[in-house]
Amino acid sequence: MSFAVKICGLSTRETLEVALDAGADMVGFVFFEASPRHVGLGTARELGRLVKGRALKAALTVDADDASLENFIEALQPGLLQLHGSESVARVRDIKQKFGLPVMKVLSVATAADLAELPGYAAVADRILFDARAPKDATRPGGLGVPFDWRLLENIKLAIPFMVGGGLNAGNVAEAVRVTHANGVDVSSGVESAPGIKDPDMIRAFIRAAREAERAVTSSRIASSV
Ligand SMILES: O=C(O)c1ccccc1N[C@@H]1O[C@H](COP(=O)(O)O)[C@@H](O)[C@H]1O
Repeated sequence: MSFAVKICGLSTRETLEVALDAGADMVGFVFFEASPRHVGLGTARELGRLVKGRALKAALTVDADDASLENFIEALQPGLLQLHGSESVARVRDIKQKFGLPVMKVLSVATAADLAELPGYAAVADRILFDARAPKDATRPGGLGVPFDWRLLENIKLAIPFMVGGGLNAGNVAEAVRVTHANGVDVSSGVESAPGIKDPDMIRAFIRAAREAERAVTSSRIASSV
């Protein structure tokens, strides 16, 4: 499984170009009005066109209904739907069938008990993203810049790829990959100077650090197999 670096919450042409030039594999666009990274349909359409096959476009949605999903998909033309709400296993299956797009289900993690639902989701989703569980009074279920205890994923074995997110930045991404053996990493706050304001240098530094982490994990796998 190849390793994917995802920069999420992009909302300007400039920072999208920086992420693409720096080699992001996935770029995420947030369709959630309470988020400082929310993009309207017009912006999503404009930014989506700029990607031109240089990365996979992810539409981040939170418990969206079918009509909203239809609008987001029509505007962005995503290659992946990121379901970041409390969508049930049945709803994930239903969305996949209705819209015919690969789906990444987000599992919010605070304790080992949060992994109980993993087998059900792994059976229907194409990819899993483990993110930190947001506090009960949070205004959004993610994008809060807070990590979880990555050791909870130490022994995870999945037949589908999984990413880790939540509070990642250029300084801690290597450790997150080393501990979890994730097939990818996802960042939003960790490449921002303020909520919703992406920083070009932080985006470049994050992608560089994630690539180094990928190389380190690959070399250690090769070393332990000989
Ligand atoms: O970014 C948001 O505002 C957001 C809103 C609603 C759901 C998820 C959101 N972001 C996602 O959360 C994770 C972790 O973000 P961070 O790096 O801790 O800021 C990431 O996958 C974002 O895509």
